[in-house]
Amino acid sequence: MVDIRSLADADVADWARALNTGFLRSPALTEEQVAERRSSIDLSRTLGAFDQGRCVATFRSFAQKLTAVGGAEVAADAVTNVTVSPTHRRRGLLSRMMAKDLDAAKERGDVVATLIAAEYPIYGRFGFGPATWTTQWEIDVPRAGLDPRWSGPDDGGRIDLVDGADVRKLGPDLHERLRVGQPGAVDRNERWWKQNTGLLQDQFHSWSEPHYAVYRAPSGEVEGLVAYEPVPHWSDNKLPQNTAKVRGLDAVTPAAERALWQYLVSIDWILKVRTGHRAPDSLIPLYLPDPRAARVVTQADFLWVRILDAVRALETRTYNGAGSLVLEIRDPAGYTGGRYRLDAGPDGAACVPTTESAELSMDVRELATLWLGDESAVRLAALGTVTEERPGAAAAADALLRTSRRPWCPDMF
Ligand SMILES: CC(=O)SCCNC(=O)CCNC(=O)[C@H](O)C(C)(C)COP(=O)(O)OP(=O)(O)OC[C@H]1O[C@@H](n2cnc3c(N)ncnc32)[C@H](O)[C@@H]1OP(=O)(O)O
Repeated sequence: MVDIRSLADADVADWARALNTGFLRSPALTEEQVAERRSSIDLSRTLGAFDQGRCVATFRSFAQKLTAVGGAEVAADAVTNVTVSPTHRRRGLLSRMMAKDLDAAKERGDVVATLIAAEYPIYGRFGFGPATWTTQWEIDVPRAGLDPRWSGPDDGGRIDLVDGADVRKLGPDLHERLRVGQPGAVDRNERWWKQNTGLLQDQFHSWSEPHYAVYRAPSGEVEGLVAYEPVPHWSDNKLPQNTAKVRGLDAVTPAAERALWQYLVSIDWILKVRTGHRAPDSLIPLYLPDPRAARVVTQADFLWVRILDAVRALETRTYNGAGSLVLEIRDPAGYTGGRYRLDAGPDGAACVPTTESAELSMDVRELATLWLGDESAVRLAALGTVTEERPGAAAAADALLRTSRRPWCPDMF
């Protein structure tokens, strides 16, 4: 029997080797790399599967804050580093590790679990549903039609270049402002800022210092930050054909967002801008006089959510107007199934178990997909994954749950 347990210090090297094996990276690790890994994980929330003393599967979770619709946050169990060695696949190891971790999360009182799925088909069976999507565009700069004489924002604000040390000072406060206003966003810790400014490097990602620029509002306050990497290329006849790859752009006002994208498509020698993963309803194409110059190159599910406590999840978010809904939630794993009456109004929402007839019934997966406001119950009813027990209930659910802007998670984890 393969033993699944949390790690002791002495297991970390073996666990890290198994993690690399599962992610098809070199299994060789130096002592420094193992020590670095040790410093970044909570052993009590790091699981390994051991067969004859050798680690053959990995799983880790950590505490995360996830922004719900309306700006309140819920406690999330963030799942990452999931691998099963190719010698041990499809024997139920992931299922066992997931059950152990979700049991502990439920016990702790976490409202949801979250993850970024490597492949779409893996996590639905564990009650996770895709809750945010992501889009990447490639902008053909010469076709965009922007005035080539542009030289900075015309709203009294300015763009300034800054360095990594400035980013570590300015970035965390800016990101906190972004996070509380962006349903689907998650918190970043100090380690995130060190890793994303080159102060902490690992063996897998080669680091080169990007260019950083900030947008300052007319008041002088920093309202946006972009990190971008120019990829050099010149044609045979000496025409510049460089690409700017955006590593991240955090903006807390529409003015900052517009000014930073305009800046990126105005840099001399840059013919293409790769936007990185943005909200699927980003205004990027519409900033351009010719929106067709922005071509979608990636469109995919991003943050997956597993609701562990339907009552707290539904009471934490806000709703459009007032209304009520009786939901039947199926949860074969037993964490949060049941029938609930949701009463939502301008002063908050109450969600209580009920014996009234259900109006809409669904698996807990679909609840996750609807909860952050991105998906439509009418669409899921047409798909057959949500059942209308009362005609019109799906449209009523949409009127309450959907949001005018789509949720978005800017970060991989
Ligand atoms: C949050 C993250 O870390 S995402 C990274 C996930 N890791 C990877 O993709 C690395 C490469 N893949 C792997 O390591 C493994 O294949 C894993 C972790 C995805 C799956 O581990 P396993 O131990 O094989 O899964 P397990 O045996 O518990 O499978 C449970 C069920 O899911 C199915 N399943 C598992 N993986 C997949 C997959 N990639 N695609 C489709 N179905 C899958 C199994 O067939 C099984 O179905 P069944 O219950 O109908 O029999």
